[in-house]
Amino acid sequence: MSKTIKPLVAGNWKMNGLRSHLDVYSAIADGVTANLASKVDVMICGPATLTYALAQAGKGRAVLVGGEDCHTAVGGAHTGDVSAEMLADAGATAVIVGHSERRTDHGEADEIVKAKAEAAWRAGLIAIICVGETETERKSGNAVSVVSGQLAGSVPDGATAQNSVIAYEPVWAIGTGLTPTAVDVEEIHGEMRKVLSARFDAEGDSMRLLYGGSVKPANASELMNVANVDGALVGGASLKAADFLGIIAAYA
Ligand SMILES: O=C(CO)COP(=O)(O)O
Repeated sequence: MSKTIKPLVAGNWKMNGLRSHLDVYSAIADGVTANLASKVDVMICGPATLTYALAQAGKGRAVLVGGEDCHTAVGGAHTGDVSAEMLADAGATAVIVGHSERRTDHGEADEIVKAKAEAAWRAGLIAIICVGETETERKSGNAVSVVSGQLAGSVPDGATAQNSVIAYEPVWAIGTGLTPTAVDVEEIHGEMRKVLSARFDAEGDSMRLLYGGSVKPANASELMNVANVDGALVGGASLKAADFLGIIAAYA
């Protein structure tokens, strides 16, 4: 973690969460004291059906609300899709784009991820842009080149430390309980910093780089101490208030 960058711990609820899960959000928000919030930014990215309710529950509280995906267009004939403007209207301040589950389930390539990040900015949202290699790519020694290729293709020109967050999520670590070694995370995050600093100068120096993939309270401190890890993108553990608060505490 860098001392000059305020970390962000973001939860990604994926396709989980009914209105009854607003209690989980409230329990998280209750645990994020003003002191904690001064040291770490906290966010829950929930399914689009809950964005408005989460944002309402979040009024006057320190836990930000984000979406999990957006369409590239403002509106129109795109049945079932949600635009960045709709998320912003519902109270979101950020949106995840390019999650590996979108890249796999919906065939989203870098080009579309980039357009979604631009759509997020157009609506005034922070784009949380995800990258990460598959197990095969890691085993064949291509993790670094895959991630830098995704960064080049998915992060639009004009990215700043304010409008963008990058999340490194190795696909094989998501929901598996497996995590890369601290050395492997350091290698990828160091490369991401190098690429982003070369392309965006000071903005790249201070852009937040999150690690995601089986982050739990038990491994949060180790990951937090890796150079250029400025927070976490948390799936399963963000659905349990105690676990998520345990992770947040590691970054405070
Ligand atoms: O995909 C993730 C967050 O976006 C990570 O999920 P898990 O924390 O459940 O491994």
